[in-house]
Amino acid sequence: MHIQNLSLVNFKNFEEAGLSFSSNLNCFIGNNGAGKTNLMDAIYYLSFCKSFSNSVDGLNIRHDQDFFVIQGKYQRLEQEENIYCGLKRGQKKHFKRNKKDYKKLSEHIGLLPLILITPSDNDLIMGGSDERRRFLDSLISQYDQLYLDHLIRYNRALLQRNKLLKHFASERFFNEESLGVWSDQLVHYGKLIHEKRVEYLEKLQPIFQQYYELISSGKERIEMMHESSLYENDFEQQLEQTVGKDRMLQYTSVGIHKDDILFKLGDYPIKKIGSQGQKKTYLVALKLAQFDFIKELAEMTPILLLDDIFDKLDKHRVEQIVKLVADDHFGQIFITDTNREHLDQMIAEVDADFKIFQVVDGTVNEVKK
Ligand SMILES: Nc1ncnc2c1ncn2[C@@H]1O[C@H](COP(=O)(O)OP(=O)(O)OP(=O)(O)O)[C@@H](O)[C@H]1O
Repeated sequence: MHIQNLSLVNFKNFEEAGLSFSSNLNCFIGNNGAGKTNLMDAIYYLSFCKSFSNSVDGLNIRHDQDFFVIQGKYQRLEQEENIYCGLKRGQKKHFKRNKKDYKKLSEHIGLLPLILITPSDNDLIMGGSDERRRFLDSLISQYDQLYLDHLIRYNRALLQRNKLLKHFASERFFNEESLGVWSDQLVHYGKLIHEKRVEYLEKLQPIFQQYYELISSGKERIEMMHESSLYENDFEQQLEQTVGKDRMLQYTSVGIHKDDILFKLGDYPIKKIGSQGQKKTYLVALKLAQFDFIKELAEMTPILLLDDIFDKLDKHRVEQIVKLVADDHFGQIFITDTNREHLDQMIAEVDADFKIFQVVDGTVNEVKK
């Protein structure tokens, strides 16, 4: 699966752009702030119906303009797919597949699998546990609709239980039975979600370790540990034991909504002791593991976007990544960099078709080979 053409009107700092891509390697080079990441974002938009850098859709419209349009022509399972995304200021965005409007944007997610590696992924390591739960939940729910359904039901029950705890506190009253209705739902869906998280993390771990070993040449030992109170005790009993505490706190203090993934380097959390390059390696390995995962589940090779990937990595690790992604295992790749050095090295490794695009202040042109 790959994108053949991309056209933009008024998207971020691009007034107009029309690009035709290689089905293998595509490189965007240019100075800071030129618009390289914005081009990646446009491709991301066509897969996920949203920007990865800006959750407010309107901010992606070029300043002082009223609308943006992103269009992409794809080759997918031997078929051509034309994807259109248009947004007028103050209105709902329109998403079309082959000129037909989607009823719900969620119907589109998964059609064009894509993995992005970007500097802001660092939040996955340095941010709160919600970042890591979101990573795992989106990984599982992309191809497991039932998991997503259980997650929605769990969160709904959690919201209701917390509301009830607040209500009890404000009314100075307590009814065990009505709280039990929501606790039962938490237990039912929580156990199902826990089983899936365990299963998927077990599958992800060896792939992740293999990638890390390859990039770091086996110099470091790494591990992901799922932290959940559900390993310690029966969930139902835990909820019973914490009723007093929950009443005082006015929220539910145990459950899968408190899960975390401990990212370890040797025996210690990488968050605390890892260097910037080690953290970057960790993230790249994690995302490449996600790539393999989605490739298998979707039975299609996802597009890989590598934004600013070489920053903070030493020469050796850059070389290892270059060798890795040059492999046939990966399909269409987009890469950004401020200089050509890494890209020339990559091109020398890749025995395949490539295109280089020069990005200058919101304009982009293919560099003739
Ligand atoms: N809605 C918008 N309208 C106009 N310009 C915008 C809009 N949103 C972002 N920009 C501009 O886009 C530019 C940033 O582009 P981008 O993040 O793609 O740069 P880059 O080439 O990836 O740079 P770096 O090498 O620093 O990562 C900034 O100059 C920013 O002001």
